[in-house]
Amino acid sequence: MIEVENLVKSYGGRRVLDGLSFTAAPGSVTAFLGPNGAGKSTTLRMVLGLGTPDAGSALVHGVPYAQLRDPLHKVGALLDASACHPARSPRAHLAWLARTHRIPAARVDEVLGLVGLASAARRPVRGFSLGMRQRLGIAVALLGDPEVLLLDEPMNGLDPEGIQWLRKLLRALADEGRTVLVSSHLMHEMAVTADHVLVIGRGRVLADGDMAALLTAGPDAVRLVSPRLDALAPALRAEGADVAYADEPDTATVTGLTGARIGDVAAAHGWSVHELTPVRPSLEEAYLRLTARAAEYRATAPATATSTSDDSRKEAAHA
Ligand SMILES: Nc1ncnc2c1ncn2[C@@H]1O[C@H](COP(=O)(O)OP(=O)(O)OP(=O)(O)O)[C@@H](O)[C@H]1O
Repeated sequence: MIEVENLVKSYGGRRVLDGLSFTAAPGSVTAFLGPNGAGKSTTLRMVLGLGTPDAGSALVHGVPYAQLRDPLHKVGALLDASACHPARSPRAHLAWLARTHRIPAARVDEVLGLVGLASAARRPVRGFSLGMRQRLGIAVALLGDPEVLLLDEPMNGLDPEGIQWLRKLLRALADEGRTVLVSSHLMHEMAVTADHVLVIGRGRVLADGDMAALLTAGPDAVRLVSPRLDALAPALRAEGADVAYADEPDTATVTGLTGARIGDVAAAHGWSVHELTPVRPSLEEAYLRLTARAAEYRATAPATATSTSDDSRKEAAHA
């Protein structure tokens, strides 16, 4: 269990954490999401006692990290995948950690196998790819068989097989009753891996709850494909629907009316409909909605991208 209560932290007079409170519970994978600079890594560092909050508390198993006995057995963390001396091999690095934390040597080979690094166990880390470094970082986190795992962007650099492996591992760890808190920018991955979601922006909680509930909280939308879309769109709007043209021809996303009602309106005019599909809101859409005003760093859209994403221009072109 991780309990963060009213955490406040400023750097150089700038408030990075602004009264952050949340709980990450055992048996769950909690996705920790937020724009660049939102304060995710800072929060994880505070939980791990790697910084002192200006106010508030961050507890693991009910106590601050510094007060944990045998911390490596209680909390496993991946903060920085390059935190290993480049001349060391994964085996040497893990063996040194094991020796200094009274962990049996056999566990080293066990975790090397678990993260898929057995064949590279004796090679110096300096020649490792980012994905291999991530795997080593995950091995370090798992070494003490901890009940709580904090992983900062663990999917970075992993190949598709590695991402799939990690997804299964995180689920299995949570299913064993462990607390798993994972920061990531990979929305699709988090949507299929996590059962709890915590979104922060500018050091404050924007959303904290069940993943499935967040995904069904958005407006019900229907994907509509019709060769008579230009006639159908105003008819649907007259019924109170919102019709947004998509990039594909004859295609729009309709909110505010059920698929059945859209079909009835089209049928009443004798207009054919080629597709009517309910659209499940994606985590990415929910996330972008939540963080629309909280993103600190956002690129300006290039002129061409702006013109293709402008619905009104598209509609004018269709008219
Ligand atoms: N030691 C520090 N000194 C000064 N500023 C810091 C320090 N650590 C973090 N910050 C600032 O705090 C803010 C939050 O950073 P943090 O790394 O926690 O964000 P994040 O949500 O993890 O972002 P990202 O998704 O980009 O990794 C940033 O503006 C960062 O520059």
